[in-house]
Amino acid sequence: MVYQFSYRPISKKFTRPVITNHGVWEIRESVIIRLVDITGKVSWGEISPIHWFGSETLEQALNFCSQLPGEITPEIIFDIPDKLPACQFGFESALENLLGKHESINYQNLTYSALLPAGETALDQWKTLWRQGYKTLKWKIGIDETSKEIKIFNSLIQELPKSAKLRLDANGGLSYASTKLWLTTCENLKNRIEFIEQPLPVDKFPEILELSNAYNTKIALDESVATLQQLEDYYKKGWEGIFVIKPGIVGSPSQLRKFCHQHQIDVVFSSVFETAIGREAALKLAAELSRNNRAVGFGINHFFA
Ligand SMILES: O=C(O)CCC(=O)C1=CC=C[C@@H](O)[C@@H]1C(=O)O
Ligand SMILES: [Mg+2]
Repeated sequence: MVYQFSYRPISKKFTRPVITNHGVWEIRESVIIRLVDITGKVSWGEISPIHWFGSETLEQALNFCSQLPGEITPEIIFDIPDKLPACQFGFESALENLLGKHESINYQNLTYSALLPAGETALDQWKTLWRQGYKTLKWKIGIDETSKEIKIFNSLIQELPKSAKLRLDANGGLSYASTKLWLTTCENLKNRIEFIEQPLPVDKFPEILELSNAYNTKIALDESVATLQQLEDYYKKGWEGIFVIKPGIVGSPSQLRKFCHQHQIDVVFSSVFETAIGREAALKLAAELSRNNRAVGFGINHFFA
């Protein structure tokens, strides 16, 4: 089989910049690819790298696309190297759509988590999201001083309905001491705090493992397991906590399905702030592979108010 291939870079400004320990992210740049089969059927895919998470850069993705011929085959798609995980996702999703594979997967019953703005603004925003029906909210920490963030957190916990679940995502921005402080702060809040995401940097796994065994609040790895190779590596290292999977940058969907069907791991699916094209492909994977019914981190649309 041969498919007509074309692509174009897009960039979209976030309604509100995404502020994390990695910095301030204002514009989402991606590559939209198009495949057309011999019957004229058209299918779209999205390549949305996050290089500071360990995927390829946008430039590497564009270079890969630019060296492809105008007609490509499934062999070319399945030969995309592991160092281009966002390309693997974009091309394989487009091919699956074209072949009508996994079309029947119903992702209408997923529950969603919404991202609160970082800092004090969270105190103003949570009510709007609660009214929109979100019962799980994620708040970025590790940006300001821990004492300041815990002060805001205590107000947030006071105000939030008891049935709300809160996720705290540090993007690797905490120290060992501040991670312990956060875990101690959350200790008696039972399951109101669903997990603390990537508290320490990727190179601090022994400390993360030690802390995950010392406190009740669960820890989720995100940046540590951004690609399929890292996912497999941490599974082999014995990680029994939560794995955050960002389908848009983890790599090949077929390889991800194989891994998740082989191993009973506790997963949370997470957005890479993709457009509707990548989002649909990612949500289908989330619906197919989510086992613990954890809310998927694809809540609010970050491009429109
Ligand atoms: O997972 C979610 O709830 C929403 C997506 C999200 O938080 C992120 C997407 C992409 C990069 C990061 O800024 C951030 C994360 O660290 O999980
Ligand atoms: Mg994260």
